[in-house]
Amino acid sequence: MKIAILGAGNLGLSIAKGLIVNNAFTTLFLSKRKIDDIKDYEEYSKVSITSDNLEAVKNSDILIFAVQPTQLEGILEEIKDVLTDKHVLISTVTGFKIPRIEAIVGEDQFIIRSMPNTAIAVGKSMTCLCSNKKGEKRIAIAEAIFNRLGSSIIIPENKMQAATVICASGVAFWMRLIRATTQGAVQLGFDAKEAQELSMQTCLGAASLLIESGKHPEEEIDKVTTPRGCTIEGLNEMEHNGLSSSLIQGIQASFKKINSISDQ
Ligand SMILES: NC(=O)C1=CN([C@@H]2O[C@H](COP(=O)(O)OP(=O)(O)OC[C@H]3O[C@@H](n4cnc5c(N)ncnc54)[C@H](O)[C@@H]3O)[C@@H](O)[C@H]2O)C=CC1
Ligand SMILES: O=C(O)[C@@H]1CCC=N1
Repeated sequence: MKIAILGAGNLGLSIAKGLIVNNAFTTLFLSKRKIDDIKDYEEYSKVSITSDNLEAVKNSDILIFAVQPTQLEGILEEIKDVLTDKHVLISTVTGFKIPRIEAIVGEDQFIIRSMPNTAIAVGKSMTCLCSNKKGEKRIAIAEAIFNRLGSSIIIPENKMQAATVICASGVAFWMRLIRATTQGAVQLGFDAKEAQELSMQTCLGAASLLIESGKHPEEEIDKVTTPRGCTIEGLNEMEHNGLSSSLIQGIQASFKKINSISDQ
């Protein structure tokens, strides 16, 4: 696959890393206005860096847009005249809906919206996908790309904002939980490095138990909570202090914010 990432910032470079590590492309163009800080990527075979979006588009089939919402319109205007029927457009841009993309490049393009997260850099992104009518014929290509770099599901476009909160912002939410449990472990006597290792691996183990068994979290909690034991003591104290409630309220606040700043 000949892939271009237009907007090699935080997410664009995370996608690039995932593609490079998984050897999941034929050629890869990375575009950015100032390319000095991505010069290192030229060391990888078949990776080109450029500040010329048109060069990236003309030499690629799959175009992944990873610019800020305010920058997408300009970039689509810039490249629309060189689009051909070989191109599949994949936007990762938050809140920029498909009809708005179609209004610029035309309905007759394969248009896909994706919501990956930065764990794509290590092949573990949960990515949500949707497409325009024409893009339905190419969504399998997007699934193939994102499934090599984690997992993907197809959702209706009206759930993309919610997907952004849970999957994209979700990485930050989980990081904070890992940081908090690390701080707790330091207080119990582990040094900082050990504490983080214990916290990260326990988090990974808990998620893996659910992924591999398909069980509900409470079923696994029942296996850990000895009657009158320390687990239920800790869990109940956390809940008295609003653990679940605070997470749900945070998700609601994030969703409210995304709806206030995007066009759907
Ligand atoms: N950072 C994240 O975890 C996630 C971000 N997103 C979405 O992905 C998009 C990118 O987010 P970030 O990577 O965090 O932003 P960022 O600001 O780190 O990256 C955007 C990049 O686009 C480049 N750029 C700006 N104008 C350009 C142009 N005309 N041509 C080529 N490159 C240009 C900038 O130099 C910058 O490197 C946003 O729309 C965001 O909402 C979606 C999911 C997760
Ligand atoms: O925080 C944000 O608004 C963007 C969207 C998802 C991740 N970063």
